[in-house]
Amino acid sequence: MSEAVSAPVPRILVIDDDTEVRYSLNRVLSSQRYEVQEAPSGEEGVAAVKKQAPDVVLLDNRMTGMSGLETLQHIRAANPKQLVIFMTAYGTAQTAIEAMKFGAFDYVVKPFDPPKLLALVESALRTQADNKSAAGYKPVINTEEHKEGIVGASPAMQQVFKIIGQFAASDASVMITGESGTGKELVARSLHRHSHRASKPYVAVNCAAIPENLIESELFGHERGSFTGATAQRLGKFEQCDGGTIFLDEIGDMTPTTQTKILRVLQEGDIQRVGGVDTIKVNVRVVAATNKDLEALVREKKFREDLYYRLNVVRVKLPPLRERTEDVVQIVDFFVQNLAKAKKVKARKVAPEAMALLTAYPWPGNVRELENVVYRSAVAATGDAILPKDLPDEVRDPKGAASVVSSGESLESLYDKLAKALRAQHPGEELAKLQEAMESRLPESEAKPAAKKRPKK
Ligand SMILES: Nc1ncnc2c1ncn2[C@@H]1O[C@H](COP(=O)(O)OP(=O)(O)OP(=O)(O)O)[C@@H](O)[C@H]1O
Repeated sequence: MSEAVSAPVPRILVIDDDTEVRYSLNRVLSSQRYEVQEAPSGEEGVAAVKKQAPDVVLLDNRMTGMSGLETLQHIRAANPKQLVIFMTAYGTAQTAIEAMKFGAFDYVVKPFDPPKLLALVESALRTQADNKSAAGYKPVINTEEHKEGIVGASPAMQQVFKIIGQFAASDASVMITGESGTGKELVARSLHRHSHRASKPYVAVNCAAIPENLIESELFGHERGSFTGATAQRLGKFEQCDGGTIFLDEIGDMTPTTQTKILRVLQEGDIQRVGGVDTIKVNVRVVAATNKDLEALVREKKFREDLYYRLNVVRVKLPPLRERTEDVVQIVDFFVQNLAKAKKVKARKVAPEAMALLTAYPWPGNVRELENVVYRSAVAATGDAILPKDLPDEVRDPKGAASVVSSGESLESLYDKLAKALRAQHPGEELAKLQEAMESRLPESEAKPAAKKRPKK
């Protein structure tokens, strides 16, 4: 059998009981490179879909006999991948929501603007082509082999797996470093799961999330009456996870007093409850994590050097995702398969163009951001594949907003640059005028809070 050499002419089926609408749509569409078929009722439309398998269907909502929404359901039942553009003269939210819920590709409100309608048909055809290119998608991950939940083929991640394997069995303290969302907590859990402590508790504490006056009591517990509100004795996290592993996240945010107490647990293996006099023996392995430059904090005397060395016995470095882009394909596949398995989404494939965009994006929020984007895109996907159109704007247009943060530049440093540039360009201008000009470029809803609140130091 010989293959067709020229691209086939796309076939559009128009289902509408109004002869005039069919006629005008036929004219608009035929003026392009489309072959147009017509059906004057929902029933005939469904039969035409089954028989002729058109590329795109334009379907009217209000028809005598079978309604547009009913027809849509029959069409999607006959061919779940059929692309249908829903047409309605009554653009109520209800109809739009129902049409999208029943799997319409999009909807247009009559009377049509021909260029807009043609753009929509083109976008449906592009989607169809993207769906076809996704047909050859082969999963790269066997989720059964990744029960651990940590995925990555990059040399950096292989090194991480090696360290977990080497040191999980020991009681050595571990320091995990990496930007937010790189998987530090995942590594901590894995260390615990592979240790002899696995049957004992694993307790995670986010030191930055607990107010300064409560952190000590949270970690070491307190005696009744030791401070206002301490109405009963309370065991702290260290006592709660005796025999197990404690994960101290954001360790760089700890107060000096807490640092001293942690050092004591590590050196002596005992704690004292707040307001207590007894020393209590605890057997806890400490795994700490930070996204701060702890060495710099030590130099600035904000973090105890002795504690730093105690914690830093084993070091696990998780590089930002933008420095291990070869992991993106595996991680995306892992998330997509898990979502599909949990029956949370229909999508189980990723079109090559979408994967290319996902790989090119710098992921300032690292794997956590990637996970959220995959979930959101898989939910947005109308077929069985995530297509470029399902991705958020910043991923589709990496030259847009995302590139500003791709260098990992902080908001504070961006403000600095902006302020300097504004001053240099407008030396005599009043400050209030410069502020006003800046605020007017922010969306309405953000302008006011931004004017009041300055970035945190
Ligand atoms: N290599 C990976 N493979 C699969 N999932 C990952 C990987 N790394 C991170 N994740 C997922 O990304 C999310 C963020 O990971 P995690 O909470 O461990 O990051 P973190 O570095 O501790 O973040 P933070 O510093 O903000 O606390 C989690 O849902 C985690 O399951």
